[in-house]
Amino acid sequence: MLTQKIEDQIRESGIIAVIAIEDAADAVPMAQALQRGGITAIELTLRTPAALDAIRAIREGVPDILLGAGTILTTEQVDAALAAGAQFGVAPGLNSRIIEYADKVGLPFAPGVMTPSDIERALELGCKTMKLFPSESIGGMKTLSTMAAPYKHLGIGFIPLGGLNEGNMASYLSSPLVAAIGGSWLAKTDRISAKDWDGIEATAAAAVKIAAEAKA
Ligand SMILES: O=C[C@H](O)COP(=O)(O)O
Ligand SMILES: CC(=O)C(=O)O
Repeated sequence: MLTQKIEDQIRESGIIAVIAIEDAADAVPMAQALQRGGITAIELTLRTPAALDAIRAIREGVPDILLGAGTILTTEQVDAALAAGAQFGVAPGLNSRIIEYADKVGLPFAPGVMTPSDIERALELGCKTMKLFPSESIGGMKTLSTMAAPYKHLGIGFIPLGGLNEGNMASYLSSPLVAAIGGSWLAKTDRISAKDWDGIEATAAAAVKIAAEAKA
């Protein structure tokens, strides 16, 4: 489960940039570009061999950005993410072994859900903040509103991810059910590899502007 502090920081950020990175040397300039654009939270996915080194580099070089590890699929990855300095962890799905292990070793963690049964399992395991994945494919905010209605009184929050972009993010952020949204469009892997820092900064700034308007 997430700690209250991390949950608050995620809510405050509103947007989590989801990153898959090929070269750890690009991690700090990428995080700085996002930060210049106003992004305050990153999820670095453990999908590439460079991911753990990238987490270490960002924690050292850009310590004031909230940094999570994504695509945590094994308990070994929980340990590795924590050792690299990740402040929280997430996954596309719900694995009770990983939730319990993350709690045991002290990694604030949010599992992924996409059905009412998943939500109930997450609640049973103490997780009130959950990823919603793959959000747009399952009907986006319309599906989330209907699906979350029976659990709203329990104070749950979602981080929708999967298919989000500048065009649909406002529909999510105007809902109190949504703690923050996540997306890879903010810093695509090929743009990072091309070192398009100005482009990443501009995309981040555009998203931050939309988020501010949606929450106003
Ligand atoms: O697998 C999930 C992606 O990393 C995040 O979704 P997205 O690429 O649609 O933003
Ligand atoms: C999709 C997602 O939430 C993850 O890879 O962690």
